[in-house]
Amino acid sequence: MPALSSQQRSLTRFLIEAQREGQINAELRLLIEVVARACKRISVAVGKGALGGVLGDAVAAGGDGGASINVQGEAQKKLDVLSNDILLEANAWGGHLAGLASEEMDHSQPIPDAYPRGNYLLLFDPLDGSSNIDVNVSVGTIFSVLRSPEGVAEVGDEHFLQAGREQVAAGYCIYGPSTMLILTLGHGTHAFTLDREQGSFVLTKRDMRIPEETKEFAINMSNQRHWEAPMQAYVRDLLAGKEGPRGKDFNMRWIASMVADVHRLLTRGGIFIYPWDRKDPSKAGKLRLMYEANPMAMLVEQAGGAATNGRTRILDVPPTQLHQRVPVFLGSKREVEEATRYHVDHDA
Ligand SMILES: O=P(O)(O)OC[C@H]1O[C@](O)(COP(=O)(O)O)[C@@H](O)[C@@H]1O
Ligand SMILES: [Mg+2]
Ligand SMILES: [Mg+2]
Repeated sequence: MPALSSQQRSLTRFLIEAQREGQINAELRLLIEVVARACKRISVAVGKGALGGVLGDAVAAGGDGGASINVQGEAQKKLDVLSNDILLEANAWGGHLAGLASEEMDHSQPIPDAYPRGNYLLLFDPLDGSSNIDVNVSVGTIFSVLRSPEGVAEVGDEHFLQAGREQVAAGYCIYGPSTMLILTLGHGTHAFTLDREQGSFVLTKRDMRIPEETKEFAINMSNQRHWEAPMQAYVRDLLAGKEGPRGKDFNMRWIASMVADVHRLLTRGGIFIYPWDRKDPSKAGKLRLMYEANPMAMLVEQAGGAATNGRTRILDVPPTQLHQRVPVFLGSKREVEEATRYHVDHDA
């Protein structure tokens, strides 16, 4: 197998150069390396599919054989649990974290006393799009990195409740036909592809740019009857096409894995929407602010796109709970502004 050519830049080299340029310190570099290594392990598990015995629902521990339910009230897949364990184990002992929080855990976890503690907090959705696992459609891991507040002996949930604009890094790994890591350190959004033979992520696109305009939208249309008025009006005008007020035909794509839908719009533009709906009015949306919306919003903004909750910038939404939900509108800048305008005008 040919070795990595000098033209190619591994993730390791990219991070060392980012450190030399003062974008990150050694601790943050280690953190990203560790997360990337954990994602490689998850990629192997996902890739084995039925041969690895990893498909299907996780069974509740010590129960009657029923499905294991997470804090979101959703049945956990075996791969949700396995991916969570891989990320926890990989990040426990490196000395780069003060604590971790995950979609699959009720509360955050401080790094145990037995290990050195670092200055960062890591939040993750260990496996996004898990309803797609059993049908062999792309899934992914989403992560967000925050600074741990100074002078805190042991971090708790409250220390994670920082607005998205405070993130120092964010990314996702998509397990598709190829495995890719999409990363921002606050200086652009960059894509790395896993070279499976070499076992290393290779930089394949520096500075991804989302086209400002689009003709493609992604939304779960089956919820239409539950949407609020401005959302109904916005999609009605998209569907009206050339003859409608927007004056152009739109195409629709919906994979139902946020990582895959966002990866498409980072690659060729588009708008991804998961709005608030009346199905369960107690929930502010389906997607979670801290480990889904915030990291995706940072990646999208760093690629020249925009991200709002229909009214305000996602990265400015004040968090009040670890598993807080939020409506999500993100992607091509002009289109997100247009969708947001429908809501703001309606409120006015
Ligand atoms: O099929 P639905 O209910 O519209 O939900 C799809 C959305 O739910 C999610 O699967 C939620 O993420 P998890 O799989 O991590 O819970 C998103 O990836 C996706 O956009
Ligand atoms: Mg998810
Ligand atoms: Mg998940």
